[in-house]
Amino acid sequence: MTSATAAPPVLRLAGVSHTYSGQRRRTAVLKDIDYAFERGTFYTILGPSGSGKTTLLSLASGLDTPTKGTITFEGQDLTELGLGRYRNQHAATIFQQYNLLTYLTALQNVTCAMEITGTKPTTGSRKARALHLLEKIGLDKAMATRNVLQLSGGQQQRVAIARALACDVDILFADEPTGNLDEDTAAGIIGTFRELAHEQDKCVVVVSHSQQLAAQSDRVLTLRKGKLTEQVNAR
Ligand SMILES: Nc1ncnc2c1ncn2[C@@H]1O[C@H](COP(=O)(O)OP(=O)(O)OP(=O)(O)O)[C@@H](O)[C@H]1O
Repeated sequence: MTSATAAPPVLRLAGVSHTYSGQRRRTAVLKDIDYAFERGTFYTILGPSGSGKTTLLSLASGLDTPTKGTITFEGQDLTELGLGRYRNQHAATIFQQYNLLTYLTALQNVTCAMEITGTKPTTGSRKARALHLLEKIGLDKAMATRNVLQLSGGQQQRVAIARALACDVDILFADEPTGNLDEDTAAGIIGTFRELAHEQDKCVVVVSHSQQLAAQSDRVLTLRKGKLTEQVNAR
């Protein structure tokens, strides 16, 4: 009988602590966090304002490095893999402030991200794929070809979501992705996250205050006093 070796988790945080150093004081935000994120799973991270959710997301998405501990992607330390390479090839992030390129249209924001990350759709052009994704989340062609500054906050948020979805990555991070959206649009986005996890075997990690979002996810984590704890989602 052969014994199969289990694949490492897609993302693992081991002994991760993070402290911000100001001129007068140091703020210890995360304290010795151990957690393994798996593919095919949709996670929500809840926690009071200021508990460190965005900090955790910025470390896990390779935007910053922890002051202590290690973060690995499929068993490889992010600093060895290269943070830029990790962000380009394996992880996409939907930021709270959208971070769109304000001199471009919605469509160009999406196609530009595909070009930068070298994402080629399996069928059709990048433009066709981008238009399809924008339409899927409720932005028609007229809106897609408008400069993003001529879109509302909620519409800009949807462009940021389409941009992240367009890049075929292993892990999708999102910081309050439904904060500016009406209930129906938010439900559609949550459905897309579930589909990504369950049908495309991606790992989806969302930071939110929304109980609606948490109720739809597979695992709910809570960040409090620097510690991350998990509850199994009872549905
Ligand atoms: N660059 C920084 N320098 C110093 N302190 C920071 C920095 N960024 C965040 N903090 C502090 O770290 C703590 C955690 O902030 P963080 O933004 O991660 O919390 P959060 O849980 O995402 O909050 P919210 O739910 O309000 O968005 C806060 O006390 C914040 O003031």
